[in-house]
Amino acid sequence: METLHWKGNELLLLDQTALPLQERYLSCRSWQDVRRAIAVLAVRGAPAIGVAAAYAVVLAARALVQGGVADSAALLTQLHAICLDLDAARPTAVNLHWALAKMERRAAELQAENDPALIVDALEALANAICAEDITVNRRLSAYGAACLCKAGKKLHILTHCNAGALATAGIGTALGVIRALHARGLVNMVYADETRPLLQGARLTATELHADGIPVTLITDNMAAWVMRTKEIDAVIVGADRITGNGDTANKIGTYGVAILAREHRIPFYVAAPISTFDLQMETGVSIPIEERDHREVRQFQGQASAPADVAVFNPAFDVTPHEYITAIFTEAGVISEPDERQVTQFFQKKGVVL
Ligand SMILES: CSC[C@@H](O)[C@@H](O)C(=O)COP(=O)(O)O
Repeated sequence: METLHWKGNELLLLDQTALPLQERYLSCRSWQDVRRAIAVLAVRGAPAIGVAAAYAVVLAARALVQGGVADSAALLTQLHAICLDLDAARPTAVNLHWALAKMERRAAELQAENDPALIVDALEALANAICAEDITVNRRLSAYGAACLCKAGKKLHILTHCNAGALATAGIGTALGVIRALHARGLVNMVYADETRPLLQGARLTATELHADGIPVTLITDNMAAWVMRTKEIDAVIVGADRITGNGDTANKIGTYGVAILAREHRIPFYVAAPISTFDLQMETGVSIPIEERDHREVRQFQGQASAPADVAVFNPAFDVTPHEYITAIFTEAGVISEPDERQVTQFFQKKGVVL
């Protein structure tokens, strides 16, 4: 199963809303098609959204040039409006913003040439590079994570939440990338996957993905996590991230914060696996992270059938923020940030010379 595939004039997206029942691809031939796919979660997971958005910009730029925009400044102005619209499709995942900003910067670098066709080609090359880089970055951070976790020298019981796997990226995944790297060393005893209400990314995606790869996985409902930690000798929790602020506070799928609290209570290390592009150093703490609220029907209904009164009040935040105090370490492609806080994160970026 390939999460996304660029064909030069269209972006094929594995429709994750249909999994596991159906494996079908959406053909996106316009930036609006991609935006819709991002908004309905046909493509989801912070890194995959970033890659898809980069290709949306290519589709937009090409359509504008084919539609007669012959001036670079006009092209950039119109692309900016489109990028703002794409950015609003999923407000929490900062990788979306990161990829769009990169694309806009590249277009701006070439503005002086006043050759819109050149800008389109350069944007396509950059989108391909963002996609390829995600694959490499997944492998690197997974290797760091596995190296850290294999120190225990035993086969691990791991709990994860949502889907931070191949289906959420262009590569092997982040949290599930670490699990794949551990499995390759024969070090995975069992992965417990939270089903992840309300949209069941854990059940529909993580369980499917791990099962397909022959990695031992046991599906649990979200409310079983505490009991599983108490009775199943969980060695580690590993999750992905949608945005990490300057002090290490981490936004991820709703429910992650609860899992972190449970892990602390049971003295289980809690790890976050995420690429550098998931860091938002402009934000000092998690308090500022915009939390996406989604359609109330996701909670009032279960797979299209009413599961609550049609007019009952609903609160449906798609993400929560885990304060850095709960995080044992963050695995990135540039290395590991242990016990993240403002000092550790700042030192890490300075030491590695990483510029966002
Ligand atoms: C490598 S994916 C990291 C996160 O994006 C993932 O854990 C998550 O919360 C995805 O949420 P989703 O709403 O399915 O896009």
